[in-house]
Amino acid sequence: SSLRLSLPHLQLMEGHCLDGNQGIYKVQEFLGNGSFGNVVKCTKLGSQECYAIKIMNCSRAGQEEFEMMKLIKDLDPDENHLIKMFECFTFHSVTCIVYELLDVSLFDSYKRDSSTRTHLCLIRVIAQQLLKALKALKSIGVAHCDITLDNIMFTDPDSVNVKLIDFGLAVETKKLSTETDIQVTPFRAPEVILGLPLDESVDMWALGVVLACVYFGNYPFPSKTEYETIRAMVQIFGLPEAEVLHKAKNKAAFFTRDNSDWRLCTPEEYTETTGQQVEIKNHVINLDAMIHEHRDMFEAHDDDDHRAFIDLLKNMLEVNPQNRITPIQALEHDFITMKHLAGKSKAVYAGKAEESQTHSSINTR
Ligand SMILES: Nc1ncnc2c1ncn2[C@@H]1O[C@H](COP(=O)(O)OP(=O)(O)OP(=O)(O)O)[C@@H](O)[C@H]1O
Repeated sequence: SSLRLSLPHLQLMEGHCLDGNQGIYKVQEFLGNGSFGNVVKCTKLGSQECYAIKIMNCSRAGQEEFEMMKLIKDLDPDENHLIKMFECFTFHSVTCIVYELLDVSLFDSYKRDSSTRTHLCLIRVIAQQLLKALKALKSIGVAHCDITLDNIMFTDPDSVNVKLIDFGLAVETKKLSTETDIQVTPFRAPEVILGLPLDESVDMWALGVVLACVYFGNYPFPSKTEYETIRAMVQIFGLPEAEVLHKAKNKAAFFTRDNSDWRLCTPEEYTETTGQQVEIKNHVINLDAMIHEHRDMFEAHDDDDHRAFIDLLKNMLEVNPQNRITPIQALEHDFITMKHLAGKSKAVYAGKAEESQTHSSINTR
């Protein structure tokens, strides 16, 4: 797509050059934009190499993203499925961050055909890669805080290799407090909505929502209002434990007590407390029933594999963050290790699962 970027200090068009510290970058095309910046594809003069340069709207946000990238720079970006940064420079007072060029986001890849369900063998590969990313971030005490379908990108069109991008909202876990306003709906964890202490397990919740999306072809929780989200969570997983409700600073908006028993507020009660109107759409998924849709959709199907996936998903979407599965535990889960696919009767399916580690062809019937 053609490019014409107008920032206060910088007018940019295709063919213009950006002077970096490690080379001069020639602008080729516009790749995308977000709330913090515009991303352009560039080639480095004198080489064939292509890069994605994020041109920040605001230098403070640019510095914060750069500082965070420096914090994670010792983590191997390829092993850990994190975007690779090459350099950061200021050009005409605008902060530019040079990243590796990636292909499409999970969001754009699913937008093409929203009815698409993804085969479990592909979901496994994506899940394993992103769990490695979460494990690496947790090991250095960093929470991404903005895991969405947009912020996960495939590295190239021919293989299943994803990377986590956009560390603009990432924080050191120790700096997260109950009041920190993080994550976007519909990826926001219940502890953020309910006002509970926060840590990096917010990312595990968001990853659970991402995997649920690619499995169902839709968001698992409605999110027009936070009430709808909490209501769906209660319908799927039951009322949060008393211990969770006890600590939740924002519980009064969502829950009330009849005698000594907690219950979900009615939509009318929620509107009365918050002033927000609620529209109940009743779009609540039944995790266990999804197995039938997948069974009809793909030739290669294994019920045990589905049960393993749903079990992992329920552990990732555990409402109480203290009981939520950790990245290390999730990487040891049967769905990832494929322990449940051992044995002769599973050999054909297990073979397809192995194949999908390198090819993306299993998505088609
Ligand atoms: N490395 C990359 N390679 C190719 N395209 C990219 C790359 N990084 C980002 N993009 C594209 O640019 C878009 C915006 O990037 P990014 O999410 O980093 O910006 P942002 O301003 O922080 O966005 P947000 O509003 O989601 O916080 C992405 O959705 C993607 O389409």
